[in-house]
Amino acid sequence: MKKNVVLIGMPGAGKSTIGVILAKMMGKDFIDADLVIQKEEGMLLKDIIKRDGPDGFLAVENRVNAGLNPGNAVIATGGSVVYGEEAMKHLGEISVIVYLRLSYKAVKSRLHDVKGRGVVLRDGQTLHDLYVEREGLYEKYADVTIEEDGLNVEETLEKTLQALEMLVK
Ligand SMILES: Nc1ncnc2c1ncn2[C@@H]1O[C@H](COP(=O)(O)OP(=O)(O)O)[C@@H](O)[C@H]1O
Ligand SMILES: O=C(O)C1=C[C@@H](OP(=O)(O)O)[C@@H](O)[C@H](O)C1
Ligand SMILES: [Mg+2]
Repeated sequence: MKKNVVLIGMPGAGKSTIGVILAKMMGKDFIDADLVIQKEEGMLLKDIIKRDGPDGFLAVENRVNAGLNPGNAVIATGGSVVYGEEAMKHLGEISVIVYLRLSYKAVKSRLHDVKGRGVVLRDGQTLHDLYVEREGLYEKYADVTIEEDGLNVEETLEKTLQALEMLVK
């Protein structure tokens, strides 16, 4: 049985918030892939996006995530990791992938400053366009989907723990 858990989903879905508590509750290490990227590149995500453009950032994110090799961890990815084929293939091999799913309405109400947060949005692309574009990718890679609408952090954690009980060591 696999030991790692990877969280995917839209920005604001709670991958980082849920991930660290989940790791604590499951006795695992916690890795926030965004922080690994920032450390390796020596700058903030939004500055990498400014420097390299959306495609350049996605290439960095793909490379960093494809190189993660924890033994027993919860990994919170960035929302755009699903564009990285090598990263997703690798993460799928070493972990159970959990999609924290929120409706578009809920995502929008959680994200007040999309640009400041460093979300990979192309010129002219709206948050709704992004949601529609990514929905199918999150579904494609998910081993487990957690419907999060209407749940608070504790309820989401409980639901995720239950779903993982039979799937993760
Ligand atoms: N059920 C929930 N699960 C996770 N986060 C929630 C929930 N309800 C509200 N939040 C809030 O949503 C935000 C999620 O942000 P964050 O963890 O940074 O998401 P991500 O890493 O997926 O971009 C936090 O401010 C968190 O307090
Ligand atoms: O969805 C996105 O385009 C992004 C989400 C961010 O992570 P969170 O999903 O943790 O907010 C971060 O990886 C980067 O700024 C791009
Ligand atoms: Mg995060």
